[in-house]
Order: sequence, then structure tokens, then C-alpha cells
Amino acid sequence: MTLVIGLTGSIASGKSTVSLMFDEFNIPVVDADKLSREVVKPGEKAYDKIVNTFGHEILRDDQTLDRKKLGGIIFADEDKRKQLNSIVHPAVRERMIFRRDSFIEAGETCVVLDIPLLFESKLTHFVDKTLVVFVDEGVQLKRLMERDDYTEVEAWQRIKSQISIDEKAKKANAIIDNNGTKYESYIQLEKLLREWKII
Ligand SMILES: CC(C)(COP(=O)(O)OP(=O)(O)OC[C@H]1O[C@@H](n2cnc3c(N)ncnc32)[C@H](O)[C@@H]1O)[C@@H](O)C(=O)NCCC(=O)NCCS
Ligand SMILES: Nc1ncnc2c1ncn2[C@@H]1O[C@H](COP(=O)(O)OP(=O)(O)OP(=O)(O)O)[C@@H](O)[C@H]1O
Repeated sequence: MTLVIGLTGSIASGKSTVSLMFDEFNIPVVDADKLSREVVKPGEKAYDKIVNTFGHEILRDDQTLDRKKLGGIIFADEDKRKQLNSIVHPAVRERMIFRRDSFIEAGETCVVLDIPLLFESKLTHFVDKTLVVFVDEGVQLKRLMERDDYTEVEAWQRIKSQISIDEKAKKANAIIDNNGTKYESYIQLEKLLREWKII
């Protein structure tokens, strides 16, 4: 039996940081953000739909998506965000399930699905347990602004486009408190994997 863990959190709460730690335990991770970049490459169906919906002005000179520009549009307008989600999410979901099932068929003890919008998109039925990477909102804002060089307004738009981190923490089977150092988060993960009898 493979245990499927849904790893989530809010934007810049530390999902990618924690997902890298699963490597140490040889636990495979399927990363929805990575898949969402794959499915919008030129030549893919979702790419054509995005260009038809948002126009050529969201393309760079090399015809790839200008992600910063598209982000600027969809995080400032909920209807446009829903339009983009309805194009990208089905393609991501299909690839994610395919990869999850390949790991299950290969007999892995555990597989992690790193899904930023696990609760928003109601995808918890894809996983056995949910794990939320938690940070206080102030820490989240600071890390997001520093990592992506956003203004405070841009960072808040992105934070507010998701269910609050407190609400996600309430829904989770387990939490990693990532307010401290990365090492402190690693120790929490190791303890949890022991509790869940994965290591
Ligand atoms: C708008 C886009 C082009 C901006 O790209 P950018 O490279 O700046 O951001 P990236 O894709 O790395 O996402 C960073 C984070 O933003 C958050 N986020 C992204 N899309 C959304 C969304 N539609 N709603 C809420 N939060 C989102 C997530 O926490 C994600 O981890 C891109 O985020 C996108 O295509 N979004 C739609 C697909 C999506 O929902 N992806 C996230 C889960 S699959
Ligand atoms: N414990 C920590 N201490 C200090 N900095 C951290 C810690 N955890 C993560 N960070 C930093 O905070 C930023 C956000 O972390 P990360 O990219 O892992 O978040 P994420 O949840 O995957 O983000 P996104 O939702 O955008 O995909 C990064 O710059 C990362 O290096």
C-alpha cells in the first residue's frame, strides 16, 4: 500500500523547501507548479487556449508565456484567474494523477503530491493525508516579497487569492511550522514520517 501525501500551504509558505527534504528519505514528489509550467509550453493545447483568451500581449518575443505579465493580470482580477484556472488545471490534474499512479504501480511506500491549491480546488480525494506547511502571515509576506521582488500590494494580491493559511492549517492532518529555520522544519518532517510509519 502506498501512502499518498498531499503537501500544501499558502504562497511562499515553504512547500518547495519542504518538498526537497523528501529527497533525503527517497520519497518521490509530484510538483503541480512544475506541471503547470509544462502544460503551457508552446505546442500544448493549454498554450493555444491561453493565447486565444488573453491575447498575444501576454507572450514574450520568443513566443513563450510572459509569466510575470499574466500573473499581474490574473492576481488582480478573480474572473480572469478563474478563466486561466479552467484552462490550466484539468491538464495539470491529468498529468499529476498519471504520475501518482505510476509511483503506486511501482510499489513506492509513499508518494507526495505538492499541490498549492489542494483545498481551494477540492482535490483532497486524490490523497490519503494532508500536510500543511505553515508560516505566520507576516513571515509569509516578507519571504514572498524578498523571493520574487514584489511590492507589498503585489504580494498581498497573491496571498489573498488563496484560502488563508490559518484555515488550511485547521483542515490539515498534520502541520510543519516553517517559521523557524529550515533545519527545524526538517526535524519536524522526520518526526512526522516516523509517526506515520513511513521511515
Ligand atoms: C499566473 C502564472 C503564469 C504566474 O506564474 P509565476 O511563475 O509567477 O508563478 P508560479 O507558477 O511559480 O506560482 C507561484 C505560486 O503562486 C500561487 N498561484 C499560482 N497560480 C495561482 C492561482 N491560479 N490561484 C491562486 N494561487 C496561485 C501558488 O501558490 C504557486 O505556488 C502561474 O502561476 C499560472 O499559470 N497559474 C495558474 C495555474 C495554477 O493554478 N498553478 C498553481 C497550482 S497548479
Ligand atoms: N525556514 C525558512 N527560513 C528562511 N527562509 C525560508 C524558510 N523556508 C523557506 N524559506 C524561503 O522562503 C521563500 C519561500 O519558500 P518556498 O519557495 O519553498 O515556498 P513555496 O510555498 O514553495 O512557494 P510557492 O507557493 O510560490 O510555490 C524562499 O525564498 C525560501 O528560500
